[in-house]
Amino acid sequence: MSDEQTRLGELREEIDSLDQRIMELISARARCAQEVAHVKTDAHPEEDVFFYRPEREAQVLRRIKEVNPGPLPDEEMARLFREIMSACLALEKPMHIAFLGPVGTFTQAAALKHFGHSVVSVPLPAIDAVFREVESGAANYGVVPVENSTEGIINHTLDMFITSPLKICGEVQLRIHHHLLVSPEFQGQEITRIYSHQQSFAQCRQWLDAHHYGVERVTVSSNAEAARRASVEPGTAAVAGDMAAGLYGLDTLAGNIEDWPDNTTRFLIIGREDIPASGQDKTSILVSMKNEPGALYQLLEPFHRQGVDLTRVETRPSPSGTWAYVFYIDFEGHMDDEIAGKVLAEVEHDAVELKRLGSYPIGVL
Ligand SMILES: C=C(O[C@@H]1C=C(C(=O)O)C=C[C@H]1O)C(=O)O
Repeated sequence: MSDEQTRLGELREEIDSLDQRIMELISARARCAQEVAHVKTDAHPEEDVFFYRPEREAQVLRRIKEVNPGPLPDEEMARLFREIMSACLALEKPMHIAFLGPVGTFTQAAALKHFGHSVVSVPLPAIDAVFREVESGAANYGVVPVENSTEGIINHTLDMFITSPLKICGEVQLRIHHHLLVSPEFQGQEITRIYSHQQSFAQCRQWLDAHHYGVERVTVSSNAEAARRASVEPGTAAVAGDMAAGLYGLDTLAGNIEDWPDNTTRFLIIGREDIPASGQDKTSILVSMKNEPGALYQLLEPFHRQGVDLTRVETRPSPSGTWAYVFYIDFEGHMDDEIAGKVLAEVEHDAVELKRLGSYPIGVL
């Protein structure tokens, strides 16, 4: 045997024995999580106890990133632990997560990034259908897109909160990479039509103008639908992401064609309960003010005075006409924090209406 082969043999033996230990440790961890579930059930025998604790999971993932010794990057290590927690939790009962479908969309990728792969993910055809599924209790949580760094806010999601009783329980950001995809069957044929979702076309406009100027662009309901059509129609291509490409077996003609390299979409996790503080949280509120000069100033002044960081302020026209403006505000901190509590009390005093949409851990992954 050569020196190389001897050394490789030794290393593989070491890997096998490490894998054995990792497996034993993961199993011990899973038993611990099961025990947590039993403790909770024993303490509240009359209730339908819910085991998922988003604030605790955020703390676990943050800690993993802090103490990770390398060489794996922090993100990668956290992703592995995300899956371990997901599998441990599913031992009790896999959660049902509704998302804006169909299967293969970026929203599904966001749902799996946030909850891990051991959940049942349920595709629904529209944002309001995702809200209804969670409101009715058919799904534990829902995942909907709320803003894209290139294209801005998704108004339909924000407007749902005006009437929905649901809470925001979390957020997740996803780097969005688009590719020009074709079926391997039709590779080499001239492309006469490109399918995509309107948002994705907007995020790749300059690239498409530069490389496929004049080719017909047909807007469809999702990237996954675009990929499906490109998989069956000769002479067509789709602009979509990895999940849709994998789902329909498409080849990448050109990768990462988004105009802005840091193209990111933020998604919200919607649910029915309030989330306790995790230590690094964000709060979302919806406020309506009287239509009078200085209303926005009056609304924002307490945040400034108390030194609370605003992360987003959006203005929407009132749907009912009775509210002159509706402001969506995100700020850092949990609504149970003393300072946030003070600010909210002041805002409530001046506002026509204040709706607390939720406090939730700042996205970790
Ligand atoms: C184990 C618990 O329950 C669940 C499982 C967790 C885990 O595997 O680390 C973390 C939070 C909960 O979603 C807990 O409450 O600590």
